[in-house]
Amino acid sequence: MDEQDILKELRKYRSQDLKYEEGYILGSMCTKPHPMARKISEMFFETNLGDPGLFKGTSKLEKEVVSMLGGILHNNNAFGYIISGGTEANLTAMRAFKNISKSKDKQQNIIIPETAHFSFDKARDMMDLNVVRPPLTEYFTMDVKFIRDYIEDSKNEISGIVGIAGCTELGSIDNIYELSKIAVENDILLHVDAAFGGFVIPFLDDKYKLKGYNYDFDFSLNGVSSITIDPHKMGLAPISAGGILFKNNTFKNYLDVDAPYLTEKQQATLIGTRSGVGVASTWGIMKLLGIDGYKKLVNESMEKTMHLVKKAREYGFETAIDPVMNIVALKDEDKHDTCMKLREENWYVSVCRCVEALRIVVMPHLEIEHIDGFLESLSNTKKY
Ligand SMILES: CC1=C(O)/C(=C\N=C/Cc2ccc(O)cc2)C(COP(=O)(O)O)=CN1
Repeated sequence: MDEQDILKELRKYRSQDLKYEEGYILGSMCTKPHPMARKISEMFFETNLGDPGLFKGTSKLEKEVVSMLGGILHNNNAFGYIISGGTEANLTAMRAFKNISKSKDKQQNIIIPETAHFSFDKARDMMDLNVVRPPLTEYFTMDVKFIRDYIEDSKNEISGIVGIAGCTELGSIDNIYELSKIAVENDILLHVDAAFGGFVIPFLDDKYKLKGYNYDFDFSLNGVSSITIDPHKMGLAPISAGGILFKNNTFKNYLDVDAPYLTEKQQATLIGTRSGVGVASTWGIMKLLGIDGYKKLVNESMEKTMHLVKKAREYGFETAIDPVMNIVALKDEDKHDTCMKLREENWYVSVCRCVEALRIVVMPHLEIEHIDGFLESLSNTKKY
């Protein structure tokens, strides 16, 4: 086969993929990347941040992106990496937690909510973490009183807590403000998984914020040690672009391993060879959109979210919780059956694990007509 034949063959495979703009992808936390990313991908496609001494410009971009994200998260001293995704970011945070706990002869006992992404199950397996799961409130957030009492009981030694700022299933936000106070009072590391919420909460208009719900989640809270924030979700960067930020660069000591044959003598990231496309795309898209651009994106998504909820209620459906961000859980006792029926009409929603509900993530690729078409199909699945 020559190149033309190969490209022709590849088009056949690609044609079998769903396209975001068709509006059938309702359960994804990724979306169509900003079009500028094509040109940036072309420019940076051969770069390798695994050997940063060879790609000094791309390596500078990574440091600038970390600083830009640190600015959004109220920390001008932030240290970290733009890596393969939220999974690698969470694994990295848990690796730092394990190494820090060991250096202090502390047990690796860590509080992680039931609502946490399954990347923490991988972390538990890989790093032998002893995980404590607190009860959840009616808002699917961790019971802070339980945590405080548990930690104050001297027979329990907890050295870390994970809080979620925009959980995968429902978008709920743990009470990071209270967790931060507990972390400071007890010298405990607090990792915040804002893989999805990190590019939503900072840009969310007050009018979409629920009364009595605390949206504080970032380094403005003294007890926060690290944050996962993924550009390849609501940041519009192409895959792969996850982010792990630490409070400062002292955490690097707990991640570095000797890398004798590289241009730099140590390497901290889990993945060795890694493209600079995600870094450069994130840098470019953040510069292009700016704070106002992300505010527009998030609040347009929230408008569509409110439309979905209003229209769903007109059809007689109810939400499991009031949307905290652009994620909607529609109560459905037959969620798996409904999901399959919708799949027959090419609608790709997902189901919640922690509640009997369908899960819709209102990403920028969804338009009002897609939402209306989906709800009509959903209503029809309930008619017979
Ligand atoms: C709070 C949190 C998450 O919601 C999350 C992923 N979430 C959703 C990943 C996803 C993306 C597209 C899609 O079609 C389906 C699923 C991860 C892992 O992020 P990842 O490794 O980049 O997938 C961590 N934390």
